[in-house]
Amino acid sequence: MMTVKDFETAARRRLDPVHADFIAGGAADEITVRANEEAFRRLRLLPRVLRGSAERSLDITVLGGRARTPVLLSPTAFHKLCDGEGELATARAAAAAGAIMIVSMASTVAVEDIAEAIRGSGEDGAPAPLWFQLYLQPDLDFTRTLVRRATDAGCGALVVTVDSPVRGAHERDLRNGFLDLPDGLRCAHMAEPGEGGRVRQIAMSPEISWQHIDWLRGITSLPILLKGALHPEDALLAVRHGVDGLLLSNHGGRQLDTVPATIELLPEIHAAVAGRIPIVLDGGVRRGTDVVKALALGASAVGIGRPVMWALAEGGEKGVRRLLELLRDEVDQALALCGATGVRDLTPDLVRAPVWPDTAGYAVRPGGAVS
Ligand SMILES: Cc1cc2nc3c(=O)[nH]c(=O)nc-3n(C[C@H](O)[C@H](O)[C@H](O)COP(=O)(O)O)c2cc1C
Ligand SMILES: CCCCC(=O)C(=O)O
Repeated sequence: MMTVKDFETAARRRLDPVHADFIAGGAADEITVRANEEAFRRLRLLPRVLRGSAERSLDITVLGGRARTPVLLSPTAFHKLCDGEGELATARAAAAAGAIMIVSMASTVAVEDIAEAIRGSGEDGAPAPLWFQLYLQPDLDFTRTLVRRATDAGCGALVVTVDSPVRGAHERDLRNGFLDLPDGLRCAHMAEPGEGGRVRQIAMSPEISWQHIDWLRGITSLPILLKGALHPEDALLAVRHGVDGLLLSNHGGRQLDTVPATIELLPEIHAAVAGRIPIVLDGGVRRGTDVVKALALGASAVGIGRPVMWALAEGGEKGVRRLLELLRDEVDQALALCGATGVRDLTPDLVRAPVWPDTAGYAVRPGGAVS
């Protein structure tokens, strides 16, 4: 396994085709799924020379959480579709790499068990933080219980997904009849206590509003990241509502189809928040050069979604370890070739964007933001 692409190919061979489609698929025509990757490919890096160093630091600190890599694991549902150990395997691999893992609310292992699996496993005894992803439920008492569970398990931040007032049109799943988890698997956080207890459905609730963010702000002192706000006005509202960070994400193209690639939105969102809160970006990150482009354009870290599922399907914990290692190596090499001593040296002038609509030519101007 030399590249993320290798994992994608291997996973497709190993997985039930219905599950492979669930992972790879997106909403409707999957225009945004493709746009995420294509937008990275269109950007060009313009390196500096004669100013590098023998050792490069990939360490980051974001929202008080320290990590040994700027690549974090975005929340993805149902890891047991890919590996018998599910999220336990993923978490061990993330901890070994010093990578932040965001546990999905739709995880097939409970956050308490995930936290337990990595306790004391980091190099310095403290693994990189776990964060917890939340779909705010109209049942606020239930939501409060989940927040308490994540907090008690030691999660370092809450990631609130706000791009899902309803579910995206996953047409592959509809055609395949993939509407439920296979027998024996369940969303661990949605099960009532006790054997054979009722398992709630995760509600996608169009009535969720900024008031709910205020409510959440009032019941927790954990940092809150908003995941899925794309409009610069919403980024500003997030700051005003006391949100601590943004996860700039279009859900990997799984919610509203035809929204822009996240990397294309980053300069605008970065300008809107003006350094007041950190921005993590996900969507289409497949290469170390993608990571470097996002960091140069203002992201504090980047998330990967599908690649983790593919690596888990290919080789369980070992697969995810290998995935994180190869991305780390690619980032490190790209840093060296850009003349950077660490992620802090990455600045917007290292990125060149095509001049739209003339995609044949590339503008040579500083800080070539995507226009
Ligand atoms: C199979 C799958 C399941 C996902 N589950 C969740 C989820 O439970 N919660 C959430 O906020 N986002 C979820 N996402 C979106 C990811 O967090 C992330 O935004 C996206 O996968 C990033 O794009 P990438 O797959 O191109 O890296 C899921 C994505 C995939 C592919
Ligand atoms: C209720 C599960 C949501 C999973 C998800 O967010 C996705 O498949 O994109």
